[in-house]
Amino acid sequence: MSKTIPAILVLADGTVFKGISIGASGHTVGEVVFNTSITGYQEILTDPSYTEQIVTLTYPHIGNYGTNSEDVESGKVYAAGLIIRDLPLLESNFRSEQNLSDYLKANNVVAIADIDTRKLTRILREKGAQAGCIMAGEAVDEAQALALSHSFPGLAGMDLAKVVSCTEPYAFAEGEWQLGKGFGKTTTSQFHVVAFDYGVKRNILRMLVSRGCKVTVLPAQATAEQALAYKPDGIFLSNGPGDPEPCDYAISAIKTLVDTGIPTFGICLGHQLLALASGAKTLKMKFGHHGANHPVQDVESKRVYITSQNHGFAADPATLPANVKITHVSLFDGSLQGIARTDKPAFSFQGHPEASPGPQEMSVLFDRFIQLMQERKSI
Ligand SMILES: NC(=O)CC[C@H](N)C(=O)O
Repeated sequence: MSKTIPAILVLADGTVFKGISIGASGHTVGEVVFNTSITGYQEILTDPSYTEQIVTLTYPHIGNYGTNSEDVESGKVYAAGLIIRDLPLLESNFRSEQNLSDYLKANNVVAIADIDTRKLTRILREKGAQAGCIMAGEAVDEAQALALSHSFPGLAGMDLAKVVSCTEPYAFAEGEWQLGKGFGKTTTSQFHVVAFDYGVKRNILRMLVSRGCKVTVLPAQATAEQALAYKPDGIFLSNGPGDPEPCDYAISAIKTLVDTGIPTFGICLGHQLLALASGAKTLKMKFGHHGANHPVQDVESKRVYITSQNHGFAADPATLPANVKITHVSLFDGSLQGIARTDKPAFSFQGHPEASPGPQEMSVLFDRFIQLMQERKSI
């Protein structure tokens, strides 16, 4: 067996965890959050919404099924680092192309294993998400790692959507992945959807394509006029990293677009931006929601859905104007999970109906978006 390389995780509150390096050598700093998903580590690492965040996975065995080139949600790893309990000695899956440790090294991700992730998660739950530093290599230095974690400014006020967004418009034409078939091909498109890329996950775009949408992706800072030039049937507002509040460019474009009456659907950051554009406010949560097993209730039907979640900010229900109704709430903490405008065909969801990873039962929201476009077309 090859020699183990030491690594430490030092939280801003001074807690030190000693473990081993399973990724690149060096150090990384970010907001430490915990995710309770059992599978989907590759989708999590490549989700742009995790920019500037170090993810700890509460499930103890991570890496069991290796990594491959298909299960990615973007073109690279965005998470600032990875913390796990135990990396299995051997990965095993017919789709695996590379083990997790080699994948992390190849993608220059600093990562630590063999630490007590239950203790870490209890600290994050009690004190809230906080900054941390992983240092990996022969010369780990606790004092330096603590100073580095103190240098992290925090996510509040950070406008990251425009940093991770694409720079040029592009067409996305790949459908959902199916076992034995791979990614679906575009057949005929009934609707043209313009999707704002604030850090979009690919499976969202795939689910739109699979439902008969021609998808044009626009940079986060594209204006309403640029979007309208495509004569879209629908506007999609993507997920993305950072604080929604400073994204004034997006908020003003969304205001104009929603007013046109074109059906609009937002997910996660896109949901928070729709809330802001409608006059509500957002807040930073204590430790957020990150996982694939969160119960959310549809307030009208009372039906409970098990959902995928990844957010640290939320729209504040106390600030919703009269033309915004609450459609979904979290059954973990009562926080706001979905809204709909009562005066326009615009709605949004705080969790991840595209799953990836996670349960797929919230995919009904994509069908609702299609239905809104269908209704407007047939007027
Ligand atoms: N997944 C997302 O879109 C996250 C939205 C936002 N960055 C938050 O943390 O709440």
